[in-house]
Amino acid sequence: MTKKNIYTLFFIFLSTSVDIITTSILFCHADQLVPRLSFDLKHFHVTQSVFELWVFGAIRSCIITGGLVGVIYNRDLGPKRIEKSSIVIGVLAVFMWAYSLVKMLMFSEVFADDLKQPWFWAIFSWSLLFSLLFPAQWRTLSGVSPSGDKKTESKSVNSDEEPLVRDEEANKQNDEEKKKKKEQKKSITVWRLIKFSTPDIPILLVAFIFMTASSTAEIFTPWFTGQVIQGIAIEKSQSKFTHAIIIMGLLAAASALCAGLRGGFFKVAMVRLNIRIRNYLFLSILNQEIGFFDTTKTGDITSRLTSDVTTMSDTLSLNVNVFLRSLIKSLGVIVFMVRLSWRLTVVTLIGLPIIMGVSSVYGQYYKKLSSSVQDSLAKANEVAEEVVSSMRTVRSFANESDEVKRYDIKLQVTKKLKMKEAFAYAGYIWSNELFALSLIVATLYYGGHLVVNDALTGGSLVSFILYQMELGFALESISYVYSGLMESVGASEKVFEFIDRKPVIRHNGKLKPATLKGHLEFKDVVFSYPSRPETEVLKGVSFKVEPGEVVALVGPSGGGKSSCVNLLEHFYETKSGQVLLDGIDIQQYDHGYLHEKVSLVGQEPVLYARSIKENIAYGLDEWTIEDVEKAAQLANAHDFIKDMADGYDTQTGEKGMQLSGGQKQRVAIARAIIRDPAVLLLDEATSALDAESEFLVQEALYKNLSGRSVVIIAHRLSTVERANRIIFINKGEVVEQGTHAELIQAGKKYAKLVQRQILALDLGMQEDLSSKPSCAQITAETLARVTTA
Ligand SMILES: Nc1ncnc2c1ncn2[C@@H]1O[C@H](COP(=O)(O)OP(=O)(O)OP(=O)(O)O)[C@@H](O)[C@H]1O
Repeated sequence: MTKKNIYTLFFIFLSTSVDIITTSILFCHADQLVPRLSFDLKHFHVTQSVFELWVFGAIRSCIITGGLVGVIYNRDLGPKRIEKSSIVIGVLAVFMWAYSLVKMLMFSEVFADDLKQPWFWAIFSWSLLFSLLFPAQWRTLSGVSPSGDKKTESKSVNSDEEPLVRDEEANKQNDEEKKKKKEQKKSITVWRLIKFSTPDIPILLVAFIFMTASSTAEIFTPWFTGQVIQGIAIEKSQSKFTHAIIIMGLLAAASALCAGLRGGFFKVAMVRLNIRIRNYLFLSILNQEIGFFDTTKTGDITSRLTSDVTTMSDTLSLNVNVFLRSLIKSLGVIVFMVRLSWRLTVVTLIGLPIIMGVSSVYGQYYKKLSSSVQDSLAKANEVAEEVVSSMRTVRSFANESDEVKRYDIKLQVTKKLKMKEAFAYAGYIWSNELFALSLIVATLYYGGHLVVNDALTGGSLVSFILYQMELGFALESISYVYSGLMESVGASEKVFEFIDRKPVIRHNGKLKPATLKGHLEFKDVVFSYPSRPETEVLKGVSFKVEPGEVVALVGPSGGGKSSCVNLLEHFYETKSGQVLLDGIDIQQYDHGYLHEKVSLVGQEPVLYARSIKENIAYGLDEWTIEDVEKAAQLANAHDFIKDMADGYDTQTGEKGMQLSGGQKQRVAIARAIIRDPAVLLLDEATSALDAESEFLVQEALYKNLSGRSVVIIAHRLSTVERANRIIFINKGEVVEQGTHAELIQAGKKYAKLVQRQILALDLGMQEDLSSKPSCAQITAETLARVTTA
């Protein structure tokens, strides 16, 4: 048995022993101090003996001891049985609680003169206290977990069913541990939410002051209502009820004013919390490595940024507000109730646990039922989805009626569960209303009795009943707060999951050399994407790019070309090997510096919904329109931009939708070269341009980017052949490299690729050769060169 279990069992044993010993001592004292009573059972009288309280103590101790023995001797099934019987224990505890209170009331009437006897109060208080602790002790027993040594004990028993039972038990134990961890996580989340609100403490304090003021003012209303009725109906005093009404009016005005201010200040605090958390979350998301975005759905990210943050702050604000308000009101109301009549307060305390117990049992049952309803609805939806998405098949087999039946069978299950839910609801309303009504009747009956015996005024009875109702509302609100808070905690957990996520790639390199030559090197790089760690996309790739060199990466689709570019951009980390820039590992460079010196134009460049000039200057702190125009000229974009009505102020639309593919690419090239990078990466950057435009862009780039390293990925021969060096990558490996002529001469993979492309282009152009003379010209030239080579 684990140490924790031993301590728990010992503690329960100790507490139940204290219960019976103290009850016995108090019982003896009470009997001595009230000598008219005898605990001789022969003379037992319900209003004249506290013998039952001793019996309650004995019952509690026997049950707990029985539970203890059960758990010790059967540590696998014992706690489970204890849990199952917790409702019975709860009912028993409520009965003991209610009986002790009723008895206390009876005694207070019969022995009105002996009310100051300490032992008399002590035995009632003790009985009430342990009636409350009794279910808690029982619950603790159910939490005793079967320890590891049980497994070794049961191994000696050679039964076929035994391993199954043990597996089941182990699973349940795991579930329980998970549940416990979840609970712990919840409390940590609540604590973190509070910590996040620390900067708003002054605002929250002001809100709290107004809340206390408005709730206090509200608490007085039933008191003055009673005074008004006392003045009108009982004392028939004009001045008394006018006075009471004036005070009530003033209190109502003060309460309304404070309530408005309370709501306003709370809202301000929550808006601040919402914005703070949103900013934290957005920052954390933007700091994540690119691999995170490969595996996380955009919808998931945006829903955390929008609905989860809103649920988190709004539900939190509403529930904290309701909880504190109801708590203050409940405490104030109880003080007034006790002051008005402690006896009637006791009557209320008899009824409340019963009503709360019924609500809690019903709540658990309803929750189970609702989740079954959800499951059954999900199954029905699965059928509907399957059928609707394969409508052609259903129609072609004329199977509509069977599918309708299949759907209906699933819906019938939902219907049955819903019916159960409806009956459960009816039962709940019935029992709740009945208990609430019984409480009012009991209060009226007993209150009437007190009024008749001049122990209470009529006005106070009215006030008391109003307070009782207020207490009911306040406690009901508090009971809803828990589920609301849990909703907020659930949303917060999702938000904190992203806030806490540490990016796998840290952009915390510090290096910012004054000059960067642009020497690139891949040193035996092995790489796989985080979403598919088992597939090696690059298998020991090594190559170099000297400053001023234009290197083209070519090869079949999926070979790993773009992956090389991704590594050069430090989007991912290598599995092994190094990517070096000027001989230094790329990780060591400062994030901002690296992306200023290494510019990328991707396969599908994304523009933002702003003007063309703002798109070109994206991410720059300082720029002039001359810089923008110069970059646009280099990218062969200036002419088409000038032709547009708004020129450089033309809006590009969402993701640049209002521009053609080729225009978008040229704007993206301008965006890359405005930074005057030392390394330019062009990944299919001109694929959407016609051959002539591409030629012009390249001409401009080659002329103006001399001295910089350029890595080009392209499938078009016309783009590749001008490169100083061509690296052929296939299946994650560098297969060959050299100049165009060298590789053609070698007659290997590259040469074959070129031949196939020329053949395909040639065939395709038979039809429209005349319409695209420049393209034809380029192809013809290339063909001639290849043939000569
Ligand atoms: N984000 C990603 N997550 C997982 N696998 C990826 C990812 N991007 C690419 N891959 C895989 O990596 C391999 C190499 O892809 P890469 O994009 O580098 O090829 P490529 O040579 O540039 O191809 P293409 O010429 O078609 O652009 C492919 O098998 C591809 O499926």
